Formats: sequence, structure tokens, C-alpha cells
Amino acid sequence: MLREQRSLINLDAFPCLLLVTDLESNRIKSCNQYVETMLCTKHNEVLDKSISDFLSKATLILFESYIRPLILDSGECIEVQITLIKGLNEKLPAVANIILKDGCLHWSIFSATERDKLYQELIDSRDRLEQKTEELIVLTRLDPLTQLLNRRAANEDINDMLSKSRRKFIPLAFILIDIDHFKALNDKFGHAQGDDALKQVSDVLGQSCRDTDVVCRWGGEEFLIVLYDSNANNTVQFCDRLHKNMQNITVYQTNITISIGVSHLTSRDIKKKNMFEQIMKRADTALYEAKNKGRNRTEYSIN
Ligand SMILES: Nc1nc2c(ncn2[C@@H]2O[C@H](COP(=O)(O)OP(=O)(O)OP(=O)(O)O)[C@@H](O)[C@H]2O)c(=O)[nH]1
Repeated sequence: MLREQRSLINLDAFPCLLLVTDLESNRIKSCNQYVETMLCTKHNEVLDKSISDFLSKATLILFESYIRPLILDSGECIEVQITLIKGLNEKLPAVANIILKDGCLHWSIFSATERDKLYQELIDSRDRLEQKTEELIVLTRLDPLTQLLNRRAANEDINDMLSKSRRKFIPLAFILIDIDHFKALNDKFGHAQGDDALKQVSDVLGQSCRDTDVVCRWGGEEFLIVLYDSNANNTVQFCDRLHKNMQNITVYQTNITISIGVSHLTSRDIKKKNMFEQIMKRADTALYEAKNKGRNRTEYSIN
């Protein structure tokens, strides 16, 4: 019965490469016909060649340094990743099971091209997902009209800045900016022109700051800049520059001006629990004063 069943086994019918190599010389002593499919080499041209002729350089190193010692030690090496060389130097990823029997290595080798393709597709789609997630995170942090940080993202960044400043004091300047008579501009020229003015102002603000500063649309026609490591003198110069740069923005020959309220983080603020609110309150009061004193000016909060 067993003999009958054995006689049904046709090694050439298996969809994998079956090889027998000499343990010492690496010569291929026998192989099935699948060698023609897998290595594009005639069956009789393979016999007596060295298996190393069909392995990539990296696989050959792996074979000598890992696979062979493992087989000598345990008699087998199962599911090892190898690269075969097929035809004119074409690489073919494969998986091999190898056992030692009667002084010969018995190999069964399966093509792994489809599996590798699937892995690659999985890796590619994971990379694409990661990239999309990063893009989405960036998008959720931006104000769609001005492309400046939105209020929520600015809150996060400013809280980070304040936490750092708590550990080691860094002077921060909070600059609250409001476009003057913006309602009149909207009413006179329309909402689209108002939007355009908001974008132009945002560009000027963005270009005036460093990467370490926070620039955001705080709401409506109000913006907040937090200058990192800026003392009183630097802040005055910065605000003067902002007023000057605004002179380049016009909407139908109408100049845009801004009012600014400034407050500084002090070492006294650091100890307070609600320091952000306190600093913003001072900046807001200063801005209110700037509006009251005629607009197009900066007022500084006395801490
Ligand atoms: N076009 C446009 N207008 C906006 C936007 N957000 C807020 N506004 C308008 O901005 C105007 C702000 O008006 P107010 O708060 O009265 O202040 P103002 O006219 O700038 O006057 P002052 O601040 O006192 O100089 C309102 O008319 C809002 O509708 C926006 O995204 N686009």
C-alpha cells in the first residue's frame, strides 16, 4: 500500500524546487524539473554545478556563516529567507527548508515573490497612511483662510513654551494684534476683500517671525504672536517693524493699520497657576488702550 502510494509521488510535479547537494563540495547532485521554471535553466545544465552559482552574494555569506553551521549542529534549517540568482543575474526571493541526510543537503525552495510583493504593498500603504495622518495633523492645526496656526494649536504650542519657561526662565512677549476698522472695510468693499486683507496681514505677520515664535489667528480679525526669548527692547523694535510693514498692504487704495497690545512673561507669572490667562488679560487691556488712543499704535502693559 505504502509502496503504491509512493509510486504516485512524482517529484517533478511539485510546485517547488527540490535539490540535493553534496555537503562538502556544494555540488548539485539531483533536482526536480521545477528548476527550469524557477531558475530558467535546463535541468541537465544545473547538475554538477555548485549551489553557490545560484545564490546571491548575501545569501552565500548567510549560507556559510549561519545556515551550514546550523545544519551541522541541528540537522536542519527551516524557513530561511534566501535570494536565488535566476537567468542573467535576476534576483528571486525565496524561502528554503534544508535538512541533512546521508551526507547530503536536501533543499525544498519556494518562490517568495508574491509574498514579498504583498509585504511591499503593505509597507507602502502603511507609509501612505502615516503620511496622510501627518498631513491631517498639520491641517487640523492650521486656520484654513490664513494658513497660520489656529487658536487651539497655538494654545498647545504656547503651553509648551510656558512649561519650558517654568523650568528655566525664558523671556516671552505676547503680542495681540487687531486690524483697525475692519468692519468698515468689510462693509465698504465686501467680505471677499476683507478675507483678502486678512490673508495679506497674515503673510506679513508670518514673514516677520522666527520658527521659534508662535503666530496664530486668535479669532476673527485678531492675531496673537508669542516672541520667544524677546526682551522689552527687541519687542518694541518688532512691533514698530510690524506697523511699518502693514503700510505695504492696501485694499482699493485704503491702507490697513493694526493696533497692538503687548505683555511680557515675568518671573512672577511663572508661579501663578493661570499664568497664560493673566498674561493675555494684560495684553488685551493694552490692546484696548491702543484702540482708545486712536489705533495704529502699540501699547505695552506695565507688569
Ligand atoms: N471678511 C472677514 N471678516 C471677518 C472675519 N472674521 C471676522 N470678521 C469681521 O471683522 C469685523 C470686526 O469688527 P469689530 O470687532 O467691530 O472691529 P473693527 O471694525 O475692526 O473696529 P476696531 O477693532 O475697533 O478698530 C466684523 O465685521 C466681523 O464680521 C473673516 O474671516 N473674514
